[in-house]
Amino acid sequence: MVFDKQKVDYSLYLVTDSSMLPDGTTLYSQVEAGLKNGVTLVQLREKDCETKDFIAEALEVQKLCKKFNVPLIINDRIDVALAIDADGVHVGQDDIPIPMVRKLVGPDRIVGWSVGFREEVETLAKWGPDMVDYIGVGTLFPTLTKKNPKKAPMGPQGAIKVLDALEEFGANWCRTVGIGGLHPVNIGRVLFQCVSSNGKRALDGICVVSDIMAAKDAGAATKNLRRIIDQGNYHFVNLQLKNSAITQETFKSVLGQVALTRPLVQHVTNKVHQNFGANITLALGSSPIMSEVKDEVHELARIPNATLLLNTGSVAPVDMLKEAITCYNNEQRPIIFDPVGYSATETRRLLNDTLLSHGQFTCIKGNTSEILSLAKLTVEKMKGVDAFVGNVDEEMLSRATRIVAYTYKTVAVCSGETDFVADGTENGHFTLSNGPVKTAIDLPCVKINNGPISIMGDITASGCSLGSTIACCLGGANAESNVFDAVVTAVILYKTAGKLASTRCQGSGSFHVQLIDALYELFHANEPARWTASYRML
Ligand SMILES: Cc1nc(C(=O)O)sc1CCOP(=O)(O)O
Ligand SMILES: C=C1C=NC(C(F)(F)F)=NC1=N
Ligand SMILES: [Mg+2]
Repeated sequence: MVFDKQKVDYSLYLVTDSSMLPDGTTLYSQVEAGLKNGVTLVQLREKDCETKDFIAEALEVQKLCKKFNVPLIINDRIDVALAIDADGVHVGQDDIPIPMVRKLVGPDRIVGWSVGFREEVETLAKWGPDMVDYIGVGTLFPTLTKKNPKKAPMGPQGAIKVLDALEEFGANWCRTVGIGGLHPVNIGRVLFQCVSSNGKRALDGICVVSDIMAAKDAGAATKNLRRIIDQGNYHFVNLQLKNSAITQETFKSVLGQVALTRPLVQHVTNKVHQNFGANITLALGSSPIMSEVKDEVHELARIPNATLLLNTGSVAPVDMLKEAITCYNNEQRPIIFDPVGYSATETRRLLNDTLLSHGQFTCIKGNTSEILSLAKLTVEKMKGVDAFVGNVDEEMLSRATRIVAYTYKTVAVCSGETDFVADGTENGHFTLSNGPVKTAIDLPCVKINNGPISIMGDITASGCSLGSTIACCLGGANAESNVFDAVVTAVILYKTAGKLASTRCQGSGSFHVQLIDALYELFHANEPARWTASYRML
């Protein structure tokens, strides 16, 4: 009797590997430890093993699985699967074609397929619901376990593309597990970020090999993975993620916190912004450090109230940028990402996409063209969808800001004459399978305006320095105030200061100085009742 495939729990899927067993453990001891601590599906995967031995192993593993009522899947070897009456098989793109697999194993057995690309999803959707039951979506992150890797690591954004393809081609029956380099350090972010654009589908589970098979204590490793999956919350900052009503009290407390904590704001930024950003940070009662030294970033991230501003106009090497993201994520300290010129050149797009896949950002701030390209919205595409309904610009920009916030589960800021701030953090909440029903358009979004400040466009680093202002406000925030409030406060403060400075300056040179003075004055006065920028929840 084969396991009822409608009842399979894909949440924690163990794929075996006998080539990485620590001393004192066996394939069976690792599998049993996994089964005892929350593994819900097992795949026996032996790349080079005599068939006779494979059968013997499979029968042993099958006994263990039956004890825990967990289905057993055999990788690649259909003959072995049939010989022992396994619950299913898993094949890769270069293995026996799926229609033949289905013909051999019959309608009731579970059939899994390795998938990494939209075209492969299109194929399985065409075959219909009687063919592929689930797909392994990968390779998510670099891994040494798969010997001849054919696919470059796709990151969470690659997995989202596959989830979107399942929705696009209507393969609603098909379940999904993420695979490739998955460990406690990244499965929270994977489950948090990997949701289809329409909000209808998340991953159904996480698949691991080495995290359990190479663990000295496979039981503890499994328990840890189980705990992260079951808690359904990914906290990438030690601040509150759920937003409250935004009032002047909010602004007062955010600035009060900055004054109290004098946050360290590490700038990794472009040369033009360095000096100005440091002065903006000092004007806002915070402590700037302009360091691009890879070896010290782990120490800086540990300093209380440390916050990272990553502005990819910088020339810091990509491994330093990645290290900075990793360190601040590990310390659960905020990172503000300013993808300067996002996709203006192929080089920039590649760098920015690499960083966006590498870690979790608290805030992504860009100008209108950066946000539109991050949201993959072009005016043509928008015209088709929303042409001439209301103010195309506002509609387009608020939608783009919400899409970026949703895609990267971050607070997104689109800065221009009117600023938009959208909260995609979903309180850090994720669920398997059905995913959060919210889609981008449902996200909270604030519109901020203070009339035209044309001179803002005539100075360098005006956008970059909004990044510094956001970093200061996030740096001071604590578990009472929250991420969205702190970012909105920063944007309103900055727009107010910009307006004030524009009325006092004689030209772009004095505007720079007046902007620093205005921020200094507004910060130390901390009287939001006198701020001139208007804001409203859309
Ligand atoms: C078996 C396998 N398939 C992959 C794919 O991308 O299809 S990656 C992989 C190995 C995953 O091992 P680990 O959890 O140790 O990184
Ligand atoms: C290559 C593979 C890719 N994915 C999966 C699974 F996660 F199980 F779907 N198993 C494999 N053996
Ligand atoms: Mg910019």
